[in-house]
Amino acid sequence: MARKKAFKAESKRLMDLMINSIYTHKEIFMRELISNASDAIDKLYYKSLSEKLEDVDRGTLQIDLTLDKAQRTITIEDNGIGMSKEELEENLGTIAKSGSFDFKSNNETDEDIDIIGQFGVGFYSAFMVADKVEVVSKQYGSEDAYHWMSENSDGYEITKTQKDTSGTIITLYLKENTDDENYDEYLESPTIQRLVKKYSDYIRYPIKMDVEESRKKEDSDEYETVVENKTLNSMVPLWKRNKSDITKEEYDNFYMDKFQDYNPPLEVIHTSVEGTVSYNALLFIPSKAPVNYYSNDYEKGLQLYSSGVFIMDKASELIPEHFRFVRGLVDSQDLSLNISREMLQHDRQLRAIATRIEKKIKSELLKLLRTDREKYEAFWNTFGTQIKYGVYNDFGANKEMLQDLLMFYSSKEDKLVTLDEYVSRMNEDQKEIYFISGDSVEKIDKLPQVELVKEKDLEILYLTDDVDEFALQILNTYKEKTFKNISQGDLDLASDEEKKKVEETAKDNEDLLNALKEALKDEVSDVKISTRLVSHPVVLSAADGMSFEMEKVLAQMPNGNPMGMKATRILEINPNHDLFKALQNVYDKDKDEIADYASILYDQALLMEGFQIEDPISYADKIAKLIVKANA
Ligand SMILES: Nc1ncnc2c1ncn2[C@@H]1O[C@H](COP(=O)(O)OP(=O)(O)OP(=O)(O)O)[C@@H](O)[C@H]1O
Repeated sequence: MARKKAFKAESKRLMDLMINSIYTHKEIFMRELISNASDAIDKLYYKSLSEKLEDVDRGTLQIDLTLDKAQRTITIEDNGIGMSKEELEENLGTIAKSGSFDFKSNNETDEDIDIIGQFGVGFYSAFMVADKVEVVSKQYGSEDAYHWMSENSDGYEITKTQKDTSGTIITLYLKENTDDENYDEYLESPTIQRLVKKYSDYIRYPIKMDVEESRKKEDSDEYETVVENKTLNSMVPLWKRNKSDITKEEYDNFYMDKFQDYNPPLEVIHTSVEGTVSYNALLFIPSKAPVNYYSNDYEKGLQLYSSGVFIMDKASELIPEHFRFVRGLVDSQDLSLNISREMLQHDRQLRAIATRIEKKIKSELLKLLRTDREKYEAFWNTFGTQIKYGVYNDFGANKEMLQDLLMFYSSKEDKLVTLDEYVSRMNEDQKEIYFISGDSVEKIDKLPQVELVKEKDLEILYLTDDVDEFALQILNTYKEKTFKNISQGDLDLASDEEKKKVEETAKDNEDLLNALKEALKDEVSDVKISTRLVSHPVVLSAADGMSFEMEKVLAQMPNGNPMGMKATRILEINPNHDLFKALQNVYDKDKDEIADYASILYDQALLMEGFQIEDPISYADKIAKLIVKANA
């Protein structure tokens, strides 16, 4: 007797979720199991072609469904590659081979819908409708067959068994009906026929089932019931069908099934190319980023088919890094069946396809931007960061390809805008594209630097992503306009008259400014009269070169900022603010006091910039001292 084995902890949790699922789309178990069966047949067929196996006949590869009302079972049988004992154990006793299923970080949420949606639970979905599942499998080329069985998620058993041919038979013992759930419906032939049509119509092997039909007897008016072994699916791959005949629901179901996403795709790109290299491609832009998208676990790539024969999953050469979120497949008659992963990189045809696919994705995204702004913004909010990294990476090698896809928040429009929109609105004498960075749009909008530029009716791009400034720096120019950080360097927005006035003020207050400079000599490179401020008393600006935002991003890097690179700090004082007069008074009365004021103002400017202050206690003490003095 086989020893009962426990499921791995995560698998057990998932199984419990499945068994107790209130998930409304329980019927998807059918598409999951059929999809596994089809994958297993794909694997065998591919092996037979690449290894020239004589005993595999394409014509006999199929999936058989059997319904048994008396036993309350559904059986799904395939004559694919089958599983060895180890594979049964590995594949059905464990989930998360990909590592994407991190229960530790997700065990606070008991929203099974999310879990089912996020992880594409495959085989385990059987437990949504069945409380006992049996799998009998024989691996192609092996003499031995094995029986796997699990009841109520209470571990599983594997025993040796007999099976003539290679492949897998999965038997589901349906749960008892409840007040809310009628599991018997899955024993009804019309239900299963409907589910196959709905979810698995494109599967390229026949899905067969005995179907009872009422037929008129020959030479008589009487009817008789006959049983016919019918193929339930049309078997035409979706990507080979005419675009105009395919419904949104068909695309959605296909995507959700094949790419294990609970959400329908945001956009479908279906293209067929004839010429020096011919191919069909069916590409999807997901509406949500997969949970592991920004981790090393996420593998980019498209499925590759050669004349309808599945060759490999996730051929990464077909998709550039900046579009790594795109899922889908490519089917080409110009590719050799024997193409290996190693050869992919060097295959000329494949490279030609990849180049065209990249262009196609870009043009479809631009089209979306033109025709459905809301959808494009949804895309941008999900994958915009990826595009911005794309601009920045490889020293800007792809910046031209990607620059028109970029969006940033606009101070003027209160929404995301493209660089092209910004530039087309610039007035003639505006030479630069203004931007400023910060944690959020709301915070940026309150920054002192923003006020004057807005008052001059100039548009500012608000950058909130770490990568933003780096991307703009690499971009350098857009339509011959350079980018200008409004909290950095000289803004050059003042009139000659204003400039003259500032020069005079600086001259008249030379001693005061020098005293402030002396007090802050270890912190700032300069203290100067500002031309950048309207209603705020002080601001910290950076000299040209590294900005504050870049300094902050560098400091967050895993290896920190070993060179200690910092933006050059300049403290700017608003000459039109009462504070300036107060400083003049303090300086006139008691020159020694100015150092404390300088330090407070510098700390305040740091806080506004989002920096930590070095000695908060001393800062607080100095403020307290001032309050006491003012009220003494
Ligand atoms: N009918 C089958 N024949 C052969 N192997 C199978 C069969 N069903 C499942 N397997 C194996 O078990 C593994 C796990 O299946 P499961 O459906 O849980 O996940 P998956 O198919 O890998 O991922 P997903 O369903 O998320 O695509 C499969 O990868 C496959 O190797």
